[in-house]
Order: sequence, then structure tokens, then C-alpha cells
Amino acid sequence: MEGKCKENEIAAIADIYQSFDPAAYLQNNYTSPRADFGRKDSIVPWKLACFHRAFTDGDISGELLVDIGSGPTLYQVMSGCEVFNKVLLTDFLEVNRQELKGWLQDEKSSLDWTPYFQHVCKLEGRGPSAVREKIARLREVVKDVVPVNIHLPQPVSPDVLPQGKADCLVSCFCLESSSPDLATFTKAMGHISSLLRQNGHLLLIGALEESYYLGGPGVKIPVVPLNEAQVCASLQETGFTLIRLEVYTLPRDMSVGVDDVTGVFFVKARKN
Ligand SMILES: O=[N+]([O-])c1ccc2c(c1)CN[C@@H](CO)C2
Repeated sequence: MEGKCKENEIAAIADIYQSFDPAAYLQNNYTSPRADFGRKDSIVPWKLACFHRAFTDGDISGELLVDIGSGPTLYQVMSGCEVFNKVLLTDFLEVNRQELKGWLQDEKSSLDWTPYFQHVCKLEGRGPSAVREKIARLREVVKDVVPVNIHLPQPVSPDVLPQGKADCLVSCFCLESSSPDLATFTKAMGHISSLLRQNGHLLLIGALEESYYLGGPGVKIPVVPLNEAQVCASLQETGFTLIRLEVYTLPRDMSVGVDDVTGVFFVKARKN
């Protein structure tokens, strides 16, 4: 009975996601104040700095980077696209895959990513002409945008990973916002781990102590509230060695009524 009930809970969350609105989600989380590049304590610049540092430590290398649960965003691969020649974006929802494909084909997209590219180029110490180069680089290395379901033992279809395993995984706000409880979160972490080669790296961003967020007007999506200790325990349980954990605590004015998140974690880990 337990398994059936858990399956139903996962299906119930998937049902709510059918009303997910990428444009609203981007507006809620990827515009000011959460994406204010003039503010040292804004969340998005903090996330971009975490990725920049992780990819410039010098220990991450290989051919293929897979982003699990990309949503409608690109920020999470703007540093990694300089290290990897192949990037796969993935999402459960067609609307998000369409949003990403729209940007990749230089068609309409719901958010202007230019300020993000400018900020990452600045972190990389490159001049303003580098923005066009980075945009071209990202469009060149992203080979596909494919479906993913983190609750399947094989989250992406096998023909998507011809060479078997990814050298690096990125995943942001995905596991905890599609799992009904901690056990399912941990199980999903195990599923995505199976996509990663041994000694490959996982860069994981997620919400701390969040119980819901708005995926669109009136679209309340349940989230399993996590603390740092639980995240670290799940990593250990699924065969990862923690390299770095960074935590961002939201200043009051970053709580804008779209969720009840109190903090954001950034994990850099290596698969044993
Ligand atoms: O502050 N942020 O940059 C930010 C970005 C995305 C998300 C959050 C916060 C919190 N909610 C999650 C969904 O569980 C999505």
C-alpha cells in the first residue's frame, strides 16, 4: 500500500505541474529583486558566483554536462558551457522544453538573459564583446532539450546518453519541488546519480525549508522542506562525497510572496 500511495502523491504533483507557467515563474524568480545585479545580496548573482567558482576550481572536466530539471532557465549552464563541449538540457514539462528551444533557436523567449550573460562574463574577467561569444558558445554546445522524470530509475531515455554517462550533472530546484517527502527526494537523487560517471561532479542548487512555491497565478506547488543536514545525509546515502556546501539566507525583501523559501543551498559533490 505504501508504494501505491507514494506513487499517487508523485502523480498528484505532476498533475499540478500541468498548470505551470514558465513566464510567470521567470517573472517571480528571475527579475528584480531576486535577480538584481546591482545588489551584492541578491540571490541570482550569488548563484552565478557559486557556479563560476565551481567550474573554475579546475577539478571539473569531461565531454558531457547534463542539466536535470532545467525549467525555463539558462543561468545554470552559463559557466559550465565554457568547460563542456556538449550540454543537454532536460525538463519534465513540454512548456519548459519549448521555452528553452525558443531561446536556442533565437526566437522569442520570456526573459532577456543578456544581463545574466553580462554578469557571468564579468565574473570571467572578459570584456563586453564576450557576451555575444558566450551566447554563441551556449547555442553551440547545447545539443538537445529532452524529457526527464527523476522518479524513474532511468530519468532520461537511454538513447539520449549514447556514451553512457554524463561527466557532470547540474540540477537546480528540481528534486525537492517534485518530491512529496524526503525519502522520495533521496530516491530521486539516486536516480539522477545513475546518469553520472564515477568521480563525476554534481552541482546541486535547492530550496531550504520551503513548503510551497507559485508555479503560476494560483498554481501552488508543494515542496518538501529541507535543511542542510538532510541534504548532506541524502548525498551521503546516494554515494556522493561533499566537496563544498554554501548557503544563502534570504534577506527579508527577497521574500516576495511567491514561496516560503528561507534559504538556498549550493552543493558541489563528487560521485564515489
Ligand atoms: O530566489 N531565487 O533565485 C529562486 C529561484 C528559483 C526558485 C526559488 C528561489 C525558490 N523556489 C524554487 C522552487 O522550489 C524556485
